[in-house]
Amino acid sequence: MVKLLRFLHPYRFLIPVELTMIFLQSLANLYLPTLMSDIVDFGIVKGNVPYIFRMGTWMLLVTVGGAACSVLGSLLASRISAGFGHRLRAEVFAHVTRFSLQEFDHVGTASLITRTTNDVTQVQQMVNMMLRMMVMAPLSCIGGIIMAVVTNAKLSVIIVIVVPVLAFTVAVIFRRGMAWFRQMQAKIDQLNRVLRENLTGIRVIRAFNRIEHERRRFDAASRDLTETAVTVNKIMAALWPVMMLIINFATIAILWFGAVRIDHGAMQVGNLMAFLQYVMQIFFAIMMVSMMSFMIPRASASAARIQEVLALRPAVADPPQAAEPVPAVATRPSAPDAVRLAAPYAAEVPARLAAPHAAEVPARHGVVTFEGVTFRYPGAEAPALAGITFTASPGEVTAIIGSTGAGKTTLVHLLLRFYDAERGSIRIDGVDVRDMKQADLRRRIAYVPQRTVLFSGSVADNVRYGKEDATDDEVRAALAMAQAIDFVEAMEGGIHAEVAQAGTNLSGGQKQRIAIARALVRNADIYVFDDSFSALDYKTDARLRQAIRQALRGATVIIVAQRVATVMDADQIIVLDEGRMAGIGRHAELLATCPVYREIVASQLAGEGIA
Ligand SMILES: Nc1ncnc2c1ncn2[C@@H]1O[C@H](COP(=O)(O)OP(=O)(O)OP(=O)(O)O)[C@@H](O)[C@H]1O
Repeated sequence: MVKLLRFLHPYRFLIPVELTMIFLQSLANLYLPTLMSDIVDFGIVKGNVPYIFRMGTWMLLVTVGGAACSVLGSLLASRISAGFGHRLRAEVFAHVTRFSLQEFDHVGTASLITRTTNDVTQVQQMVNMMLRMMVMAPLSCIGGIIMAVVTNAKLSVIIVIVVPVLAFTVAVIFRRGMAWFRQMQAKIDQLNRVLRENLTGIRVIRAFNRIEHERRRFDAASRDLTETAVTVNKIMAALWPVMMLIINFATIAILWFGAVRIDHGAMQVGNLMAFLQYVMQIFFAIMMVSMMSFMIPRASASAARIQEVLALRPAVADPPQAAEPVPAVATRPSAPDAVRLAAPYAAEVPARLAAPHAAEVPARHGVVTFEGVTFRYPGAEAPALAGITFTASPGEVTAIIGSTGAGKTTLVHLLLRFYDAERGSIRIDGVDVRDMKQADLRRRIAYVPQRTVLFSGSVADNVRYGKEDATDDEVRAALAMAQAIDFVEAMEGGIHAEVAQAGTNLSGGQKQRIAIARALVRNADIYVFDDSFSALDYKTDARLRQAIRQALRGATVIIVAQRVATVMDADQIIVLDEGRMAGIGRHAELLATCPVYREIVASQLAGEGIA
């Protein structure tokens, strides 16, 4: 919790103003009982009406002043705590964006959402409470004790007995609450996880008639959270009656002994009234502390969860001395083929799309070398990839094929440095990817992920995600290349048609083609398509590959696929089997030499005369 207070730094000048307001308000509260006591003892008892008016007016002024300070203090506390929450949320979010996939796997997306929202709110509320109470509670308590002793020292013995009892009760409940609050945040995580799966998987849930099952799962998570919340509230609920009982006993004792003292002439009525008010202020301060103790366990559990995220260092980090970034490829000459392919949008076809000619490409740009690469997911026993060695050259299409779970996506993720290899090295143009800045590395790669992700906005916005300053014609050219222009132009608004959140108004194949256009619009050295043609029909798949072959001539193209038809014409095919390379070569070679490849071919293309 304390570590997070650094986010209050911008308010270092406002906080003293706020604390001063609360200080003045507390002073007013302490002064009022004395004024009242004087009015009773010197005004009412002695029948001194002018004194009552004079002191009454003064009392009114002190009250109004105290109220004004209270309002201003509360407003400032709200402003400071809201600003604190905003800064903390922004920092957590910014930190999370630097995470490698390893940290995402470790914390979990649902938990990261809870930590950025609910947990931050808990801490923010605690800060607000602290700003208002950290001056008021001790001042009311200590000031109240001093004033009570000054008013009547002997009667103050009651305070000496009652305050430790109250403080002990609060401490006991505080200790018990902490563990339960920690559990409560974990259960909110669980509920969020179930909710998220339900909302994102609604189609599958409906198709498999699992609504009832999911409802039960949600109910179970919700009930679990409710039970914990009830236990927490039971503990906290016990606090109030116990405290009220102690306070009421103390009040009776004060009135009893006070009356006796008045009877003996050792105390005045006004004094007793003031004394009672001071004692109430002391108790009120303790109650405020106990209210904070209600919030502290929860807020510190939340703070610990936030701190855990902030303390996580990304497993993938930029080197202190990064290799010089390779200049962009925009200077490459163009070839007429690609322009023709992108027609009639050729006017502003980007240099990359305008197909550099392999022979004119400056010294082997974009050579990808894997050398003895082994990788294991954290906690996994077997490596997902072992001893992977190959070179993907510019001007060539390198295909990666293998059954599900063979490690194809993992290989691509290592090239993009979403994870770091355990052994071996991955180099681009001879430079280890770990020696490059991540931004420089990724600038050189255009990537189409296996699971299409589109953002809300227009089709053009989504394509421009690949190249911010792409003109409309460049966007159209990329869409044409991705075999997407026909359906995009048919949409209302053409390239400016809106894509709904997560692309729900598009078919799987349409989304995939927009994602391909997003990569094609980029001026990159290396193009990676991770199973990106799976949702396309064979004809579109073939047309698209032909377009890519011509347009990306000179670039290094890596195509991950499950279909043999997609990889058959590649310059080299890498066959993966349970994380190992089972073969490498052209289609015909592999048919002759690689049993795993033959098996894949046989299972897919039997009887179609592929050999
Ligand atoms: N984030 C992860 N954490 C732990 N293990 C993982 C993770 N991602 C993948 N794996 C495991 O690593 C292995 C390789 O997975 P990968 O996704 O690379 O396979 P793939 O060949 O791309 O499969 P597919 O064709 O089905 O997409 C699998 O056994 C998988 O269970």
